[in-house]
Amino acid sequence: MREAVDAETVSATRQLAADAQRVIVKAGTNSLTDEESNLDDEKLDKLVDDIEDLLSRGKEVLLVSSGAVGAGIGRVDHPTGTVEESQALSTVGQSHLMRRYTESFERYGRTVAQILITEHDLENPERFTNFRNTVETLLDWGVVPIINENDAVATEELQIGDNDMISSSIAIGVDVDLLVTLTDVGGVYTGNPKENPDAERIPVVGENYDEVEELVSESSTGGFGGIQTKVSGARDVSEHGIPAIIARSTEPDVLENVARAESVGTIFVPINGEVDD
Ligand SMILES: Nc1ncnc2c1ncn2[C@@H]1O[C@H](COP(=O)(O)OP(=O)(O)O)[C@@H](O)[C@H]1O
Ligand SMILES: N[C@@H](CCC(=O)OP(=O)(O)O)C(=O)O
Repeated sequence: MREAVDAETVSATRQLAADAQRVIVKAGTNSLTDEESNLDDEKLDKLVDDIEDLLSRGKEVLLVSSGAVGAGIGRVDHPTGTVEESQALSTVGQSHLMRRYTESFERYGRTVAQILITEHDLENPERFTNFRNTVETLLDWGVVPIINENDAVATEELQIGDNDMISSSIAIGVDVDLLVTLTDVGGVYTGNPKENPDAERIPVVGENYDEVEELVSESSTGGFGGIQTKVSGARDVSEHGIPAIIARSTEPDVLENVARAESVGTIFVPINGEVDD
């Protein structure tokens, strides 16, 4: 694989990520549920602890959280056979998920807000402006916006895994400084690390993007969208001059390590010379 970028650019990008004032953290289903697909309180509290680390540094955080369907499976004894069933499960799980986020952030005296959106809302300029105004007001108030797709009225995401794409569209539209996508593997690998023990982590994506894209396109999609939608979302963001990181949610102090400019997961270098040394 060709060299991603020179070492100086990598360390400048890590510093850019560390200095980010407004951050989107996207957490996938696997980072919030256990093996039986129930909401995992320990994982959720750990995610909130990590986000609190960023908030206590004075940063603004928007959380894009999946897990509504997963949390629903644990509440209703019903399978996810059809899209309609997944939609219904998501409506049960979403309120449970928000209850747990509310309790978990309360440990730090933080208030949270729920925003459910669809791809159509993001594509429609008037609706997107309304969305952005709401987010800006919440951030001004010090409230943590927690965003998920409104699965009851939109099914695209349940079929293709679009919380990855939704978080990248929001990152670009509300001028965030960093996108961190948390999942259950330590970044982007040369193959599916759950199936191939020889798969190696790709620490930096830059000039090597086409090769990385080709490698992940051969990987199985796993959950909703798998690694492909994360790589594609991170690429879109980096094309807007914003660094993006894909990392393992269970890594100890994962967001603190990002804020300390350490090497975490896979970092996507911003394109168009936006990195200043
Ligand atoms: N090349 C790869 N690098 C990293 N992960 C991969 C790769 N190929 C497939 N995967 C799979 O993608 C999964 C992450 O996608 P997904 O299941 O949708 O997670 P999430 O619930 O966090 O959105 C990992 O668990 C991993 O097994
Ligand atoms: N909106 C769905 C999540 C769909 C999705 O994008 O899931 P994931 O790939 O685990 O981030 C839910 O909350 O269950």
